Amino acid sequence: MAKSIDVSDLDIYYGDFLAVQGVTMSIKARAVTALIGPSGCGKSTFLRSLNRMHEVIPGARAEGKVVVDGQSLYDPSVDPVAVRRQIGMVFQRPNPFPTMSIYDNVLAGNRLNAKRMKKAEADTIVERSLKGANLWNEVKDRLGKPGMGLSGGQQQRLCIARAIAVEPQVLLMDEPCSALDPISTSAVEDLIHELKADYTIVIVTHNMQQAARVSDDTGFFNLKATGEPGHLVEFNPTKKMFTNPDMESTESYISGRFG
Ligand SMILES: Nc1ncnc2c1ncn2[C@@H]1O[C@H](COP(=O)(O)OP(=O)(O)OP(=O)(O)O)[C@@H](O)[C@H]1O
Repeated sequence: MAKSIDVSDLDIYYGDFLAVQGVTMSIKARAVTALIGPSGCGKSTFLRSLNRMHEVIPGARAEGKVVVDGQSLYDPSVDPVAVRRQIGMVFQRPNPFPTMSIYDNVLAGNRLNAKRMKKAEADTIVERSLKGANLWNEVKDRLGKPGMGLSGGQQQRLCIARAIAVEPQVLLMDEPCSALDPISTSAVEDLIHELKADYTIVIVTHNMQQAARVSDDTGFFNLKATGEPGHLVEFNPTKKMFTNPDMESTESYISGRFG
């Protein structure tokens, strides 16, 4: 299931505006890669380019290569909708479908993909995905109740269950804990740790301690100057990044001197 991602010379534009320039990075399968850096340096833009999600914004495009397990995502023959199916995304704010039950929320992606599903098959997917998201025990007796009735942390785990229900190869997470309290954050971090056994995970976070806790590798993005595009300053194993980074600006950022 888990796939590696090789990014080379990726430039990402919004219309004429070059937001991110020249990113080259090898993202390992079955590992967590954290993306850190000051606001506006292009972390979310880069993350969304990994499943062609940024293209939903009119005029947005990418030039360069993103190769997932040998398949080039930006090849003209590749369907961006199929890419988004294989590479799931979890957003900053938990976004369960408000009118759907917990059960139907988990299955929302599967139902888009497959026309008909037998009840037994649907039940199996719901149970497996909620167990995978560490939520099953908390909700198994109220699967028919609205997803919106859960706490923020439970809603975020429900969104993770929805993302893994379609068995994606990669999970992209854009600040998945920023709207959560410390206990829910800790539950989601534990979950990320467990999920990396099966998935390739890329997470954007503003929380340095979180990056240090959950990730194997870290990429530090920055702007050369105001108005300049964001770029990847350093990409290294997280341990090295937080103890002995190669670049002075990484050291300044992680020690809180700017950003
Ligand atoms: N939809 C958009 N249209 C035009 N420009 C955009 C759009 N989204 C982001 N940008 C610009 O692209 C650059 C990178 O933004 P992005 O949101 O990727 O940064 P970020 O590092 O994720 O920031 P933050 O940490 O604040 O979320 C910024 O200059 C931003 O203004």
